[in-house]
Amino acid sequence: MDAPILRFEAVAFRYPETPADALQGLTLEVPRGQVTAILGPNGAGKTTLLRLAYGRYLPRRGQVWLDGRLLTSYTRQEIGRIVALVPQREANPFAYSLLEYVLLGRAPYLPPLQMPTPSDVAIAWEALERVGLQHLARRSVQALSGGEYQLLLVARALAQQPRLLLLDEPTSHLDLANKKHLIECLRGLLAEGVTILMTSHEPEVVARLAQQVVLMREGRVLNQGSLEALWKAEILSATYNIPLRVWEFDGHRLVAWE
Ligand SMILES: Nc1ncnc2c1ncn2[C@@H]1O[C@H](COP(=O)(O)OP(=O)(O)OP(=O)(O)O)[C@@H](O)[C@H]1O
Repeated sequence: MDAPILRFEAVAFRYPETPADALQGLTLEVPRGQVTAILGPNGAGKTTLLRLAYGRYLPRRGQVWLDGRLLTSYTRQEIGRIVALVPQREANPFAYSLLEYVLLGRAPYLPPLQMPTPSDVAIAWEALERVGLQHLARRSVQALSGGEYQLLLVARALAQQPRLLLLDEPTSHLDLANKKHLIECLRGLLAEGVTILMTSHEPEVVARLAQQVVLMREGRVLNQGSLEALWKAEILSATYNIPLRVWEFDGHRLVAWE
């Protein structure tokens, strides 16, 4: 079997001026060519894990491996050509058009101060089309709804042409039609060989998309395995510390609290 594209080895991380570690000796492997979903209660450390996977922060103990090499051995530009992050939210002080904003995803491929080429523009257009925002390409990013903004962040990540796509709650602002559209878009990327690591608070999205599940709590991995193995009432209930029911209806896996 292929080596994992991403590996966390006993990683501990603490935010400055906080009394406790947000990640507490966390070990995790992300297999290539699959969707891995991280679930867990608020504050479990899911976003922090994604930030370390992108090299935004460094662990205070342990190591992060990307594609068989220590993450610290890559330049920022090299990381940007392999990994793209779709954050939960992002402050945006400039009135870029959507097309200009998505073009920022091409930065890891451009020499310093060089303008994007026509091929970069074509890649940015295709990314906008894939998420269904091409009709808003000239609009200011400051004039978007929450859901449109979320799709824009996905488009910018797609313009990076990553091999590993990190998504932090990517469907939290989307209506049902856009959820379906994004799930189909992510399945398309998977078919192209992109590995996806996402966090989510939406069991129905995870059950439709993920093959692997990571269950987190208090900065640790409680359990990692296939969706089949972990999608059980007792396991999910222990993760969220609330009695949950799991059942199948019409081929769909549903989760609800009692
Ligand atoms: N910039 C920061 N400075 C200090 N502490 C932080 C910072 N960001 C997050 N934390 C803390 O680190 C812990 C993990 O936060 P994180 O955002 O990774 O959790 P999460 O699992 O993604 O939560 P959620 O489901 O609510 O998005 C929490 O206790 C949080 O309060």
